[in-house]
Amino acid sequence: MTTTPKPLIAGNWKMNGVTSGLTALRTIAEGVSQHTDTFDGLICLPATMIERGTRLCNGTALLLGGQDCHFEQSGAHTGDISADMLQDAGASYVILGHSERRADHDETNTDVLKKSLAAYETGLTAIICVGETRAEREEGRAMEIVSNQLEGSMSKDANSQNTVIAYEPVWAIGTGLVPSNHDIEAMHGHIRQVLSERFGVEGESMRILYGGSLKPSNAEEILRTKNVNGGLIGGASLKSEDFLAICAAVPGN
Ligand SMILES: O=C(CO)COP(=O)(O)O
Repeated sequence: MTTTPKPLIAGNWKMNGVTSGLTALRTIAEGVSQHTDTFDGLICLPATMIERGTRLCNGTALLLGGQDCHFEQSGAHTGDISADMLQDAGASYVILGHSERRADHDETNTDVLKKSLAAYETGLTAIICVGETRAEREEGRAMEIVSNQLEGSMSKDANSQNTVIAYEPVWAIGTGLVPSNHDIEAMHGHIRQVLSERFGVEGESMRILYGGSLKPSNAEEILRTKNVNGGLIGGASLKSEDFLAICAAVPGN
């Protein structure tokens, strides 16, 4: 029997948070801890902040994650961070294949798949990001692009416990633009179908997050869209009041 997944409200702090971040993190952790029955709360921190974040959030329900990992657990890879290292610092999730990493570091679907295997080996849950560019949407290829990314970035070992999918249209990230509700529903329905065909019952209960200019003013409508099982939030996750307002918009909260 398929169960509707518990929503996940996840923040991606990207390369931010050093100055005022830890105060905001504690406020977020306390806010999230009041609603553990309706959703899971997660903040994916810069790797250097995870250990301090772990100490600061001790005793709260807030989960912490990283934003990338290497596909190997150790070795001669100057400057890289492994899944084992993230877990050692207190992370339980890792974002993989974010469009900024695909663009800035030429990450391919194969790279993302290999990284997901490292995450699974360590016991981290991978948040695998997919999404089309503006040009691809205008050409009518958004679904085809996302299907290819899912096919190439996900290993056969993915299941509803170790993997979350985040649909983040590249043109909606940091721009204030969001797809229409109709388009979000259509894409999430498409992703659900792809996941169900490949992973069966596991694919039916895998969480699919929406990301891209998600904010308090649009959260309620987006979060109650069919097959939207939470959000991946950039800019608005840096401010505790905005992140908690998005959390408050989770259906049933
Ligand atoms: O990239 C994102 C989350 O991973 C979304 O960023 P924004 O919420 O700032 O648009």
